Amino acid sequence: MDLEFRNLSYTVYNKIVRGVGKQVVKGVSGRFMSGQLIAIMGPSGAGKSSLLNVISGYKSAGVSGELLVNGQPRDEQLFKRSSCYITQEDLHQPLLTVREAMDVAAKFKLPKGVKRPSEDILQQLGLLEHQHTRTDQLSGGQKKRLSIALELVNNPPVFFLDEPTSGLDTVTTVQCVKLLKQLARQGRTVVCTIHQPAASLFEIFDQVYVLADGRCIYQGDTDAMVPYLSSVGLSCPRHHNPADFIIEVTENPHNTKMLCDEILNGRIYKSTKMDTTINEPINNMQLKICYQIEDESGETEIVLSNDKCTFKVKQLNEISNSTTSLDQISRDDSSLAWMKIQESTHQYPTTYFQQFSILLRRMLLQISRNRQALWIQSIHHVMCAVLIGLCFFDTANDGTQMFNHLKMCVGLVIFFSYTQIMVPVLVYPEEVKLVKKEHFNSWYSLLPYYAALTVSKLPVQVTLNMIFCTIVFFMVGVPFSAARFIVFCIVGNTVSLVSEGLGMAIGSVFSVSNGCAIGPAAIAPFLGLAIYGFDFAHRIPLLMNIIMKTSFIRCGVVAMVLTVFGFGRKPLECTDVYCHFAKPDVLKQYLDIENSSVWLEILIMVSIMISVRFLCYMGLRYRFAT
Ligand SMILES: Nc1ncnc2c1ncn2[C@@H]1O[C@H](COP(=O)(O)OP(=O)(O)OP(=O)(O)O)[C@@H](O)[C@H]1O
Repeated sequence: MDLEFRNLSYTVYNKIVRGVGKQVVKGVSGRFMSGQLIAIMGPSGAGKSSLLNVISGYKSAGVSGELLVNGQPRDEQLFKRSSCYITQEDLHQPLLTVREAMDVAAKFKLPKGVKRPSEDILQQLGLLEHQHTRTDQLSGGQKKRLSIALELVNNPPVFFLDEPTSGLDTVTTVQCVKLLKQLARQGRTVVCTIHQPAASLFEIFDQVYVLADGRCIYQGDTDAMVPYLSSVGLSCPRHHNPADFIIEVTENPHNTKMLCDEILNGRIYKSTKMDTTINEPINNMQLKICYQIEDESGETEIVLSNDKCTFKVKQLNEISNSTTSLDQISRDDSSLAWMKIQESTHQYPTTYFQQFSILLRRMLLQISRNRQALWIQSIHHVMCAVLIGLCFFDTANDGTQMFNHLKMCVGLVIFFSYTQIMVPVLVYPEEVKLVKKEHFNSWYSLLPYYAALTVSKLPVQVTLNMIFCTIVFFMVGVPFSAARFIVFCIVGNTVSLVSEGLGMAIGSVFSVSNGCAIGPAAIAPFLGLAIYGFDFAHRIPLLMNIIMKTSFIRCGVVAMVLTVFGFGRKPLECTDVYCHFAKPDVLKQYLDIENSSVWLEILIMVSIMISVRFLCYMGLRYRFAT
């Protein structure tokens, strides 16, 4: 697939100061041909990653200009399925082996019945001997190869890689780039950003696209760069790394402007030799040859432009009849192989239900393997339950201790809230990055992911909450009745699920560092309202009263009090002369909740849980769509 972009701009907007935008890619044009390994280079902050994100479709908000595939305006959905984006960070599902990760990728990406190529790909990328190693135990280079292997499963014709060599040593870097070249030679279009490669590495690339300050200052064959720079008066010293040289010349803004003007901000392509790929581009991109010059060394420079000349290029099928080269054969085969897969599929190769089931199995497997987390959670729940139990040990029937029972109910709800809100706030931002990668690369839709995420957490969460509730219930000595015990557990679990949803919503929107602060910050108002509300409910304005009554913490506390002191609870024993609150109804009246229903409070909490989870899902959708 040949990619082209015209007058492409990308503006990022400041989320804090509204309306303030910064143009990071400034009206650039260019084209990336199939069968080529292309490097996007430039000084730090030039806009390389931004350009890659925009061309790949990874970012779409704030983008203007034309994006074409094989000369036609591209269908974003189709293009997304025919390309893959490999992020700089090698994000892999933890606690799976290489082979398991490959098999999961194959299940998502290939329709049922298609032979899974996992073993062949692992063999090809030198990972077969590590197939039983866990992904988090792989070396940097192996992780990068695994990232590529996972996307190779459905053989997409376009690969985008953001800084694939970052963090790798020199030898591994060369191996990685050679591997990318091999993929390109099989007919794919491989585009990657790279930060000042060594001279030996630079030579491996077929084409370079150099950016400075968001503008294109060179586009063309790698070999053509030095002669071209000489022709405009910027001679690269002998034995100097050309990649370093072009970045050094951008230090002078005059050079940047001159080079950008010369190359028409990417509308011109510089080439050294005349071959079929350049002379007769195998697409209908309407690239035109402006002029050809033969220099002293006998090399021919061909300058192509999109808007200066009128040369009409041939279509792929026309040329493939007349000219046949090894490159073209492999290119055709690759495209055909991909087309076969795509033709048999709709938006995703698997149904939503299949995606849900694959995701659920993967998540359950990961949860079951995460023994450390399971132990920590279990010990945490048991310890907290025993502590609360000890604080209020066997006092549930003491009429003089009524306010302590109330504190216990508040304490239980706070325990469930804080325990469940903090984990997703801290863990989810990392998970979101991985999900974004997989979702962007068309592995699965967000809906089945979200459904599987919700369901997969339930068994462990509910079991631990039940253990917690049982310990507290019996240590405190709440009179046992089946109904009271069951509703006690239901209230605990509901508060826990609302809090988890809130934590996920916060964690999916904010980064980890913000999340640390935002978690407690988000819950504090609820706590404030809950505690404030009991004493002054009748004095506060109506709106405040409504907000307070829909605080899930307050709902949880009210539901807990109604459960503990409801369900036909008899008056408490009084060891003092007079116990004002010995009758549970007196406490309920005092708290202004004598007319409340435990089921209504649970219903409000369930509604809050559904709303929060829906908001989280919509937030993720919005975030991934832009
Ligand atoms: N979301 C954003 N908000 C504000 N500025 C941004 C945003 N994204 C990118 N930028 C700015 O755009 C410019 C280009 O960023 P980009 O990451 O594309 O550069 P780069 O060439 O890839 O840099 P490096 O090689 O250092 O990774 C930088 O000045 C960066 O600060």
